[in-house]
Amino acid sequence: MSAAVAVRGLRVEYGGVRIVGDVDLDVSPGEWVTVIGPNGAGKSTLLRAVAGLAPATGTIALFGTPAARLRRRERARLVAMVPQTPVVPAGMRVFDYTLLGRTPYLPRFGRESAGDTAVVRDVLARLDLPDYAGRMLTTLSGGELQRVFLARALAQEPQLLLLDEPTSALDIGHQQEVMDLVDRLRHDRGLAVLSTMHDLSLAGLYADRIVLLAGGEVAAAGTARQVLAEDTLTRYYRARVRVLETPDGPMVVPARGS
Ligand SMILES: Nc1ncnc2c1ncn2[C@@H]1O[C@H](COP(=O)(O)OP(=O)(O)OP(=O)(O)O)[C@@H](O)[C@H]1O
Repeated sequence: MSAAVAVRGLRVEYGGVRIVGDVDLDVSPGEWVTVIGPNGAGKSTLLRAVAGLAPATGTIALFGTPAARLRRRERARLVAMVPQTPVVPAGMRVFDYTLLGRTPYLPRFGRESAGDTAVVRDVLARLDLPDYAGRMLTTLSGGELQRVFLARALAQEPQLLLLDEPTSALDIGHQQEVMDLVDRLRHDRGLAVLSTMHDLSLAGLYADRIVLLAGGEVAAAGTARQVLAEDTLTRYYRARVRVLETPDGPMVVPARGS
């Protein structure tokens, strides 16, 4: 089976400055890979490059096809991305915004079908948002808005989901709800997930593999137990941390200085 995404020698430069350099990365269908790393490491840039939103050299293959050969519409049926800070269109309601996720499926110059609206209602229900369908985006709280951004991406019914800090605005209950939902989709439908996260414990709870990016390069990769080690985190984050071993895996907590 082809990888959902296979990245080889990926490089992104802005103004002659290398932001991401020579990264190789594979995510299989049904697999969840989370990219961690300090601020400015290049995590968002890497995801944006996979989504076709950042100028990259090297190769990116999506489900066995070079991404450059896919038309926009084909690519949008395969890959959906939730950016860290999406644009909030003014004057738009939650339902219509989520319906934008169905755009790659609509006939040219055609309208959405009953099937499209059913997908939107289902996604809003799964994300605890059914009562928000008629609300203007601009009236939502940060956490509600973050779930609506995910709703739009899920309405796209992608086979590869790119999530840039998907839980940063969520309370712990909604964090678990969102993570559990994505987890179920990858188990039930073989959805491949590539995410970035600053919450290292949460990253370790859900990811099959963790990739630590530093200075645009892969500094470490492996299971949560392999990557979330005190010496590795101290070195790359310049942070004092303790890694506590629990039945659910390693939990990373900050430690006070002496
Ligand atoms: N369009 C751009 N033009 C110039 N520099 C950019 C551009 N986009 C990103 N950068 C720079 O590239 C570096 C990596 O940015 P990126 O957003 O990928 O980091 P990140 O690892 O996601 O960081 P954070 O954890 O803070 O979100 C940063 O130094 C950023 O300032």
